[in-house]
Amino acid sequence: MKIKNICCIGAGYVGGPTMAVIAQKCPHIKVTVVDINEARIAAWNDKDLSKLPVFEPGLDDIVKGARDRNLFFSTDVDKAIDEAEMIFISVNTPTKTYGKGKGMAADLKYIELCARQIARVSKTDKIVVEKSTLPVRTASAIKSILDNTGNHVQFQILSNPEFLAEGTAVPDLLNPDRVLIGGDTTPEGTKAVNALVEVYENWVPKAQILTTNVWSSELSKLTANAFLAQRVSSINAMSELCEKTGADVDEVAKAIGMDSRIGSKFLKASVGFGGSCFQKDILNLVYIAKSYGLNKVADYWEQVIIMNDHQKQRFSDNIVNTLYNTVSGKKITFLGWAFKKDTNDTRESAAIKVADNLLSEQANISVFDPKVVGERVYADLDYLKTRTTEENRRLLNVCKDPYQACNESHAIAVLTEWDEFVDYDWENIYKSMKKPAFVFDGRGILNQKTLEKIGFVYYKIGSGID
Ligand SMILES: NC(=O)C1=CN([C@@H]2O[C@H](COP(=O)(O)OP(=O)(O)OC[C@H]3O[C@@H](n4cnc5c(N)ncnc54)[C@H](O)[C@@H]3O)[C@@H](O)[C@H]2O)C=CC1
Ligand SMILES: O=C(O)[C@H]1O[C@H](OP(=O)(O)OP(=O)(O)OC[C@H]2O[C@@H](n3ccc(=O)[nH]c3=O)[C@H](O)[C@@H]2O)[C@H](O)[C@@H](O)[C@@H]1O
Repeated sequence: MKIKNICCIGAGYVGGPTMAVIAQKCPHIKVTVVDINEARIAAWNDKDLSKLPVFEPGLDDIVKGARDRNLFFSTDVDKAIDEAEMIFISVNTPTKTYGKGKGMAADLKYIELCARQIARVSKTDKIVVEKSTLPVRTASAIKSILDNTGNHVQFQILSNPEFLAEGTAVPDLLNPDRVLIGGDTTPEGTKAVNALVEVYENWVPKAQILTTNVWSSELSKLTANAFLAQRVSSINAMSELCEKTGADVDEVAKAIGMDSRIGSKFLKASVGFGGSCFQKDILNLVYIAKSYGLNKVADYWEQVIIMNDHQKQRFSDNIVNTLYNTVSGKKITFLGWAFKKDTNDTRESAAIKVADNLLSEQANISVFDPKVVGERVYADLDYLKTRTTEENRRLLNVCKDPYQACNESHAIAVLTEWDEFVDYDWENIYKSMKKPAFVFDGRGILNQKTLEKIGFVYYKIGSGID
């Protein structure tokens, strides 16, 4: 079966880039990305490509080439579902904030709404693809909704989790380590799997397209994120020990990473991992394990989150302790607010928690991030409800210029590893600051020797004071 028409529900960080790449690589397929968020769709359609709602290096060129050729962004969800043979569900699956499983389980209300809408609208057979990250066995719930509320057309459910990382979405999509497709082992299921394999084969070598049963595919996504986050928490745990012993975490990471059984990636100690998925997906995994009565399994994975929370807390505690046990009324500059470089996404960014802790100590914070807008910073803080929106605006100031952000400040905290921070004129920054001038490098990106030579008191995560 050759697919000619694809619809993707959800034009977010996954739906937008993923479909843009499919459209670029498959000019014979019409790809329509739909969303209920009108502003988001308008931004995807904006002539000014700097206004795309998702910042990803290289994405603007891909959108430019495919948009209005075979890539369309629309709010007409029903029409796109009706016309498509294959429908990707790429809506958000956040942690539940209410009811059973609050704070742990994935909230599947958006998934269920999509399934009901697909069932209501579909007049021809459809292949429904889970692109969102979902708890293992969600496909059976989707199937039940589709079969029980649909118009007696046939639905095949596939699991095709996305492994792209933000900031590198375009290269990750163009050259994926693997594409994973889970489907039923029935003849109809195999046909549907093959249809999706054919789409990817337009640019991904067949050896990298892995097919499994649905449950293995769903669970592999949660497992991959758990393993990745665990590596960050493991190296962050070592970073604290390094600080006590005079070892340097970068040296330790290099030494262990050269062991080919361990590998060198994902061993960069940091102020803590952020992003919309690691915490949410591990909490979901913990909840699933608990729901099967596997309490020891649940405790094991929960420790990854506990370590991450600790890492953020101890970073802000260290700032307070070093600044003579008080930051009240002191200006502290944050370089970076995004959860990693090369993205405008701030979801679960470590910067939010560190700022919240310091604001509770009555610090004045100035934030500079090359891609994050001021409203986003305030929205992140307001969401915590620790203090009023007026207080957040009084205590925290978002600057458009990094040098202005650093002017007269007592300390600089590096929260995101943006490349440009390394090349700043640190001599001038030093001159403009209160003395002693402190730098707390939560990403270990600055040159310690250079900064110390200029006169800074420099602290790096995981660097021991011997
Ligand atoms: N952000 C990332 O890097 C990755 C995310 N994922 C997973 O992909 C899924 C989507 O994540 P993001 O793209 O980051 O989320 P997002 O929040 O950026 O985008 C989701 C979009 O779905 C839309 N939506 C929700 N319900 C809808 C409905 N009923 N009809 C039409 N549109 C609807 C929302 O308006 C929103 O624009 C999640 O399950 C996430 O875990 C997987 C891999 C990477
Ligand atoms: O399911 C998802 O959403 C995605 O989650 C992560 O991607 P992402 O969160 O976009 O970014 P990562 O590069 O994994 O970084 C996550 C966090 O860990 C931190 N990190 C990462 C690596 C490292 O060595 N040290 C470290 O502190 C980053 O700074 C960031 O805050 C996974 O890497 C993707 O494969 C997955 O598809």
